Amino acid sequence: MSSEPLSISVKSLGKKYDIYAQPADRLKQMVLPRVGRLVGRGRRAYYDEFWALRDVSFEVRRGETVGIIGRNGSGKSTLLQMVCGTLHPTEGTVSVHGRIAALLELGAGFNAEFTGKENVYLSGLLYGIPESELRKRYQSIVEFADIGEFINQPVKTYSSGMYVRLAFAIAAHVDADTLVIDEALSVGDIRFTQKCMRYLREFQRTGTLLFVSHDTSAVTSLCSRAIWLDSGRMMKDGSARDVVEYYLAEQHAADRASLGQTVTVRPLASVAGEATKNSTHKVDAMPMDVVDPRRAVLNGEATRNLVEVFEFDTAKLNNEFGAGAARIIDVRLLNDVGELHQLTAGGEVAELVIEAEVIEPLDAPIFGFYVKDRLGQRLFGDNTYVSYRDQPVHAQPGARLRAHFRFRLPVLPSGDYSVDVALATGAQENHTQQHWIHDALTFRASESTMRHGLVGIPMHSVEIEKIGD
Ligand SMILES: Nc1ncnc2c1ncn2[C@@H]1O[C@H](COP(=O)(O)OP(=O)(O)OP(=O)(O)O)[C@@H](O)[C@H]1O
Repeated sequence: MSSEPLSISVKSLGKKYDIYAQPADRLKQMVLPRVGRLVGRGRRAYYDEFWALRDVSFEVRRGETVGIIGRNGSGKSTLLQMVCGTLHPTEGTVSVHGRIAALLELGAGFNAEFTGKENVYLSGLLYGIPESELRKRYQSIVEFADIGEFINQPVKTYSSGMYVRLAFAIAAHVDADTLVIDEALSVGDIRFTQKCMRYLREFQRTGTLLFVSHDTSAVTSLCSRAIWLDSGRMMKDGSARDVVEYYLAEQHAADRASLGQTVTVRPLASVAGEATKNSTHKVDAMPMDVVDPRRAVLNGEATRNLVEVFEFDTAKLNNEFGAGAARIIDVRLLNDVGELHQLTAGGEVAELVIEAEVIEPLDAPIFGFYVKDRLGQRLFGDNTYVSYRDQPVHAQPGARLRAHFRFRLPVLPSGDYSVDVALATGAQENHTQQHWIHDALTFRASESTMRHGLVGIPMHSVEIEKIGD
């Protein structure tokens, strides 16, 4: 058990709703029992009781990130609302230590008639930040939200994306001890989501995070612990990986059961463990360049993966840093004949080109990149260090340097991706970043045949061997 102080304590929490079959029953319920009491008759209820959440207890310690998972209607939002104090429990207690900031469903928290600016001040004051302090932070909030002139428009004119931008920007500036986030990250575009993920990963070092998502990979990537709710009950509380695996195994079994098939629920981890134990298969050394023999089929009309590549655009860059001895001025993804990749299927050869201009004399530059998923999880990346360690490049101001990385693209599951690029100097273990650009390029993969895992790798061969019969 962690020795950190408690952030959230939930004890035997429950929320009951009275469900009326028709509006008239609500009126009857209000009036008739009183009449009944007056004439000395027993009570009759005109509603059904429905427990959206019942008997839920857990504790969260400072610095923990806890994911809440469960299918639609399982009680996740009800739980979060009670933790945030916007919904009153029917039974049980919630205690929260320190300041809590929440990004719950769209529309909550803002006054629709007020401008973005007015809402910044209103929300800030509600969070207990003095007006003088809000004035100091206002510019930084506006820069984080990055919604341009809309900051001076009433929020009722906002798109859902703008709404989340402003709500997140405020939550990130109120010195919260605990942040509660309900699916908000699914709304923004990739660059904004990446900005939020960078903020959240930093926040996690000291703050407590409660995070609701249907995206189980987001939960395993971000959370150390998860709680699974089903029909308002707590099914499991444990390590995020274990809980997500049980949840997915159960969902899979439920889906199969609805098709009339019986399945034993077993988390994937135990199955994978057994497979490794029993495996005696020897993998031969692979040739360097693997072309998936199924490529023609995978790239056929109906099954083709579509990956749209968005161009490097300096106007869209939202986060860069570095000592400044060189500046990255262009980033391109080319296909195997050197043309700009606008649409890829994955599995083909690509070339990432990073071009920089030298501003001060440069010794031993190292170019590098990372490809990240929507959650900022690094899928793969590389740099030029090892190739140039023994023959470092030197360049004078005014020169241009261009790095080329040729590789076979993996097949990407549907979703948004981005590429960080960087130019550093020094050695791998001790270097200075001269220019780092977050999300220099973005991709969108759609209609992917890849359903599981972070990336699909081109298969050298795929076979079923039949032994005896
Ligand atoms: N005001 C209400 N009156 C009656 N029932 C309600 C009310 N609010 C929520 N419920 C019910 O409570 C249950 C839990 O709802 P909740 O919104 O907490 O689920 P959820 O897990 O957040 O779902 P989702 O993933 O779809 O957002 C649902 O069956 C919902 O219909």
